Amino acid sequence: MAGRRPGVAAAAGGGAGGGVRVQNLRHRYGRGEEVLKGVSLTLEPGRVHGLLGDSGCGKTTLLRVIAGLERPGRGRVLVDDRVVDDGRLHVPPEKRPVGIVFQDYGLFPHLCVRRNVAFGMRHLRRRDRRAAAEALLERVGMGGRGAAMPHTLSGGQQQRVALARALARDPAVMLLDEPFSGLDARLRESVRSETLAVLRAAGVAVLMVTHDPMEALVASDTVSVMRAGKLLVTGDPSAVCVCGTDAEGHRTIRLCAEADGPGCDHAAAGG
Ligand SMILES: Nc1ncnc2c1ncn2[C@@H]1O[C@H](COP(=O)(O)OP(=O)(O)OP(=O)(O)O)[C@@H](O)[C@H]1O
Repeated sequence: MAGRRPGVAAAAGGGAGGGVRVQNLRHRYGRGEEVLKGVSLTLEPGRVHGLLGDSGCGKTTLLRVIAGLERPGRGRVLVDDRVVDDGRLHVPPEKRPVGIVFQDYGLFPHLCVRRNVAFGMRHLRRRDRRAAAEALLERVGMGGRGAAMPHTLSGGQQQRVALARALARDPAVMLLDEPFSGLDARLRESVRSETLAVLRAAGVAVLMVTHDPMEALVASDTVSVMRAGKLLVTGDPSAVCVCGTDAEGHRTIRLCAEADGPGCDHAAAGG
């Protein structure tokens, strides 16, 4: 199914996707320090790429650049096989097939669930939006809840509506910035696996930021670790182990070959 987005296309009228290629990306805010220092990354359709890293290392900035919310100083970004940034060209966010879901979901509090989802459907005729929104809500397990107001929903339900709204634009790419961190542990696992199943089945390329190494390792097809604006390692989760704690007590992860040695407990996600 990778490379195609049949479910989303059926619901919202779109086509096939080619993932993301980020090449030697550099970015700074104003005259500040460089935040991205030559990041290169590939996101494949239908696959989940987990992104780990300390607070402030540049994860959200990378997502914002891919979404078009920041214009990079240098480097190239291709989305769905099309150049969207190359130093001169900058395609604005609303013209990129990119969905983004943040930790706080960002639903419009004054609009019902259906209208929240239909908001991104300007490419459809007005009379078709209601049915398309209902179809997407069905897809994320929120069928029949279109009339509900956001404040009457649980965190997990709001997360699903936020996902449906991001899918309404028929994205080739979905950027998830810690979208599950507001949920309690039990709900978090089920909502995460349902969400990623929907995205994988639809052939969407996913970049998922998380602070939780085990979440990244268990839920991702590929994992990258970022530090101070650079990607340290990128690899298959089965080749990555959780092998200790840093000075602040956070679990640390590395590629297994590098960590092999005394003190490494090889708590690899793949077994
Ligand atoms: N709009 C902005 N203007 C100036 N500096 C910014 C802006 N946004 C982020 N920064 C700085 O850029 C650096 C990277 O921030 P970013 O939000 O990308 O990190 P992060 O890895 O997502 O952090 P966290 O895990 O805490 O969310 C930080 O030093 C931050 O202070």
